[in-house]
Amino acid sequence: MSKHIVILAGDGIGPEIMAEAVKVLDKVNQQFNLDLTYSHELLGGCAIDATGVPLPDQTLEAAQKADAILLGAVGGPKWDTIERSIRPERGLLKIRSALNLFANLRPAILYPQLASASSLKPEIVAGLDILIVRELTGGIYFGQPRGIRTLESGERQGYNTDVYSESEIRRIAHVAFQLAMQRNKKVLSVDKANVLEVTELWKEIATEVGKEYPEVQLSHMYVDNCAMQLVRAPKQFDVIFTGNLFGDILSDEAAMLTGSIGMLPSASLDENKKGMYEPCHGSAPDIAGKGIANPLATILSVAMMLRYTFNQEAAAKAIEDAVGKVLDQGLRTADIWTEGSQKVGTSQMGDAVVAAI
Ligand SMILES: NC(=O)c1ccc[n+]([C@@H]2O[C@H](COP(=O)([O-])OP(=O)(O)OC[C@H]3O[C@@H](n4cnc5c(N)ncnc54)[C@H](O)[C@@H]3O)[C@@H](O)[C@H]2O)c1
Ligand SMILES: CC(C)[C@H](C(=O)O)[C@@H](O)C(=O)O
Ligand SMILES: [Mg+2]
Repeated sequence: MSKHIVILAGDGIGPEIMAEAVKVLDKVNQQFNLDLTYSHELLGGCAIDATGVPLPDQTLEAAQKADAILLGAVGGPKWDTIERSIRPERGLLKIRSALNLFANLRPAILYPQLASASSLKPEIVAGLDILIVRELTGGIYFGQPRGIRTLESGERQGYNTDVYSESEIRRIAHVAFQLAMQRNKKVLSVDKANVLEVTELWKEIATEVGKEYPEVQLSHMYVDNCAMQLVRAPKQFDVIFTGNLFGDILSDEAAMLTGSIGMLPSASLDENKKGMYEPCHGSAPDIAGKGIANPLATILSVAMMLRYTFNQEAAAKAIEDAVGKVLDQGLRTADIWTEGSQKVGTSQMGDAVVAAI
């Protein structure tokens, strides 16, 4: 039976990188007889321009019916000053929440060919393979109350609420431990339990759930130390398990270890492994329209989709191997370019991956 993917190209470089991901999807669909169908819908700034809201009902309904969703990126300066509740980013948060995509997997893997593109010394990052498991539908991103209010003094005050219930922590903790069981059996739970009660509870539940996985070595670290350790000795980590805000920040930091944020894919999964797949980066307004964005994070997100939602390991692996091959050929977009390699644009990179599958 055919499976359906809803494609949300989004804004900025979104349509450019998505065009390459779709080329790759077309190729594996044919080569591995996957019987995948796809349709395009609007999310983010492009949806605001067309309908007035960042997540139109039509998009949400299509996403709810789909087997998986592939997203480019949303947002940009054009929509940064409109009413907050209808900004592009709110559309993204709303679709994550509406589809219950609480488990965000962000693997930071250094392709050996890119060791010299990392901002760290090659010996610090060579062989790096860590997985950030970020809670995606709770925490300070969604806590109420939130807003900007005017105090009696006339001064304005911004406020947000960081909140996690035990059940929210527990279900994402199980995801982290289960994934660790398939990897090097180490989980690092990241908190700020020395200051924030919400993360004190996080640590407590992580410890409790950890007892159900005696083979997994659990350790804890404060987020400030973790940020520092990530650039000092990142290979000490296997699975990094953390909340929504810390996970957002640490995953961008981890991205740079792999050479560029243009290399980092992600999966956002619900309880049944239905998922939305997207690069970790944003719409990169500074390079949009120039044909120079790196499409590999989106292409690697397609591989994650085939692995996690469609159980098509061979097709997923074929894409990842093809990315390795184009890097072996010395092809580099500007963000990962180093002396001696061949600089290519977005579509040349996509074509090369397709040819290598
Ligand atoms: N998931 C998403 O849709 C998502 C994620 C992050 C940011 N955003 C939005 O994107 C907009 C820009 O945010 P930002 O500038 O903070 O982050 P960004 O990730 O868009 O860009 C940060 C830097 O990385 C570079 N970069 C990002 N992706 C790249 C790629 N594929 N190839 C080469 N270089 C790349 C950009 O050129 C820029 O210099 C904002 O509106 C933000 O809200 C969206
Ligand atoms: C655009 C924004 C809402 C989003 C987030 O903070 O989750 C982005 O930074 C990401 O990492 O996917
Ligand atoms: Mg982010």
